Amino acid sequence: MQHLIEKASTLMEALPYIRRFSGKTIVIKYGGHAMAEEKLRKSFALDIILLKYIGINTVVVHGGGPQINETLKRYGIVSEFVKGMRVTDAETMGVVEMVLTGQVNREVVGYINQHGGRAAGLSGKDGNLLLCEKLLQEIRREDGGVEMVDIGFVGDVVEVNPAILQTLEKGGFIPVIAPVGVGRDGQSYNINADVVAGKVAAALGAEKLILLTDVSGVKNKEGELLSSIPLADVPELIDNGTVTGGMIPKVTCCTDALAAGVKKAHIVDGRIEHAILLEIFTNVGIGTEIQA
Ligand SMILES: Nc1ncnc2c1ncn2[C@@H]1O[C@H](COP(=O)(O)OP(=O)(O)O)[C@@H](O)[C@H]1O
Ligand SMILES: CC(=O)N[C@@H](CCC(=O)OP(=O)(O)O)C(=O)O
Repeated sequence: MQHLIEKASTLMEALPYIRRFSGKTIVIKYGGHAMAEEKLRKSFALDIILLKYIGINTVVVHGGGPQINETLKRYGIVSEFVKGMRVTDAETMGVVEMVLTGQVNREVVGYINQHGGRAAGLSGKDGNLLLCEKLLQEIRREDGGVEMVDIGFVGDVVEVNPAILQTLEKGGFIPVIAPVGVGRDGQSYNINADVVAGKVAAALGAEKLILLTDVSGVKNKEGELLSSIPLADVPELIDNGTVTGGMIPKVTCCTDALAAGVKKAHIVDGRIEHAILLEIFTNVGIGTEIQA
């Protein structure tokens, strides 16, 4: 009996959040590391299905960095990263597109549908969802100057055409987006999945952007979790080396999304089962919120 009462009170706690988010859009980025274990894949799929079921327009963007690394290694291709972005030559681009659209996207759609959802996979090429130009990465030199570095076929998203997402939503489908974009000349571009999630959230006027990753959130230099970071503090955290590597595109895409009108942006530990439900429907704050 006590058990049932506890369950009922948990449901009651969720009610105001269900009311608040029903009919609204939530964009969730599912990082390549958060797909590592079967129990996490299952809890992710069930959370996404529940959100859709209660009327939240749920959009998934997936990563796949570790999966790309594994395949590049098999081909004997070495890749490096500049400020969290993979340097992508033509050969690497071929592998990136194959792994993201041909493997990881199919797997994520598979997990959701296998557990009873209706997911439909696409990439930024479908319906020209993510139109790109080549990204030039800004690097600060030791003398304090700034240099723009060409890192290959990495896309700077210049236009988002969300019509295809709206069509899928009308049909009751959950869109699952692979982070590959297209240039006006048809060239494929590799885009960091966090960046895609931020751009899509902004284009859809999302209520929330959630980035699931493999750490508890953004940490300070002492390794302590920062539960909230004011938007204005983000550049300093990058400049002073507190936030490095793959965390840079995460915090910057959150700030860009908030500046573009997304209401809330969170970086959350994808290694916790049902991290999405805990973040959306409970008073327990998990991870880091970047605050507008
Ligand atoms: N200040 C920081 N706080 C937490 N993690 C950080 C920080 N700076 C860099 N990182 C690194 O960023 C990583 C997350 O980025 P990434 O590996 O690209 O994740 P994902 O595959 O989920 O996109 C963490 O595992 C951690 O090594
Ligand atoms: C330009 C760039 O870096 N693209 C990423 C795309 C995949 C990704 O972002 O995957 P995670 O979210 O799992 O890290 C890459 O090539 O790894």
